[in-house]
Amino acid sequence: MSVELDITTLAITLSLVTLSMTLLLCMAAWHADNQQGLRHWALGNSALMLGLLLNINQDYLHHGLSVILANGLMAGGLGIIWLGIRAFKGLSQPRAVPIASALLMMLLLWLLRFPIDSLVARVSISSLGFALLCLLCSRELLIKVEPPLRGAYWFTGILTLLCCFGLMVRAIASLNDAMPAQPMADSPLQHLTLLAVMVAQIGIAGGFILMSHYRSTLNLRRLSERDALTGTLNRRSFSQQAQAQLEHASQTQQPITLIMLDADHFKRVNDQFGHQIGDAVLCHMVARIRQQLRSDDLLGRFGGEEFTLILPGLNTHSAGQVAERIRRSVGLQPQELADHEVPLSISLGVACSEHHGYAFETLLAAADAALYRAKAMGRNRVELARHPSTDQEDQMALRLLSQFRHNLDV
Ligand SMILES: Nc1nc2c(ncn2[C@@H]2O[C@H](COP(=O)(O)OP(=O)(O)OP(=O)(O)O)[C@@H](O)[C@H]2O)c(=O)[nH]1
Repeated sequence: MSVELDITTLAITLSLVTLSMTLLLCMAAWHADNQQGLRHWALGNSALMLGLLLNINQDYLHHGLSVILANGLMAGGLGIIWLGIRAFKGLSQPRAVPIASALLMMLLLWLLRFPIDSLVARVSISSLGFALLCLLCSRELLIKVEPPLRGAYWFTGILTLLCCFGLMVRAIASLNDAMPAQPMADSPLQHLTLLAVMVAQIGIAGGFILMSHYRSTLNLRRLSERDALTGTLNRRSFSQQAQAQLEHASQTQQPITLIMLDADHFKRVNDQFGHQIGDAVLCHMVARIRQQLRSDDLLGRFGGEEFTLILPGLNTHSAGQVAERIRRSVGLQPQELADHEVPLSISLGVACSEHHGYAFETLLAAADAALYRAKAMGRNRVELARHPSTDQEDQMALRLLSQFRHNLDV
């Protein structure tokens, strides 16, 4: 079976494909309020589409001017797409790049249209310029990308590289006279180039939407897992992740420690400095705690000014030392916030799997009891959870002592 391809039909199909991809990107950008990149891609694609349309209908303007403007628009469009990728990655966006690409392309094509007038040079130079811009985009998409989005980046990057390759072939072929002498004339290579660009065009637009979809999903997951104020895990995801860590530690018979900590007299901070400063104090406190943690430790907000930690691999002795370091780092010097010096101390209860096993609820109860003891014994201290039998005996006396101290504080 032989397939007859006609260059004009292919070029019109390519413009229609670009138009639908542009609409798709515009609609996606419309809904992505603060999604960096999508708007650039929609804008870049629009410029590409206009450029293509102008290139097909070269007789609408004075012939030479249409070609110059069409290629300028396409170069600028690719530059804007490159900016979008950088915006999506949170990198700086030098706006001079799309402007310079468009101007340089127009200047070169003007030189090759009027003073020199060489179609071969025009096709080669424009193809080479577009190929370089595609290479810039694929470089940005393929290197230094965040692991959860890597698949979507690479998918888009490889298609962009394909586009770059197609354009390079076009540039070389036109130099070797493999391309027809007329811009819109039929040749197998013209057909192949246009088909490849069309397929890549659909894939690249899909890839951008995929990247933005991955990013939104990731943001949503992060929002559902994190406490909005401090950025620590919220209670539900802390419990889930802690239980997974405990299960793993139990299987490998490694020690693991749970710490509960609570800011001392935090009500006074709020009363004296206001709720906003209170919020800032909590964030500073979390930052200081984080400085003492390793990458696989978990930190969660259990509620109010109470936080929980999971320290895998630490026995009671080492966890006690870490807890002491955390206590000292938080209380070391008053936090300076909005011209206020806010003194803060914390109390910590430490429970290790050595004495309390690997069940989350049991460890939590043991750490909570130890924290309770730290509060009752004057606050700003670390208490290790006692062996379950001893602990129960102490509870009643501590409750009385704590109530007595609380009455004195009030
Ligand atoms: N600013 C601010 N305050 C909070 C937040 N969550 C809880 N609090 C406050 O934390 C205070 C906790 O008070 P209490 O439970 O009496 O404890 P405390 O004053 O720290 O006393 P001890 O824990 O016994 O040392 C309350 O005043 C809460 O309003 C928060 O997100 N931001």
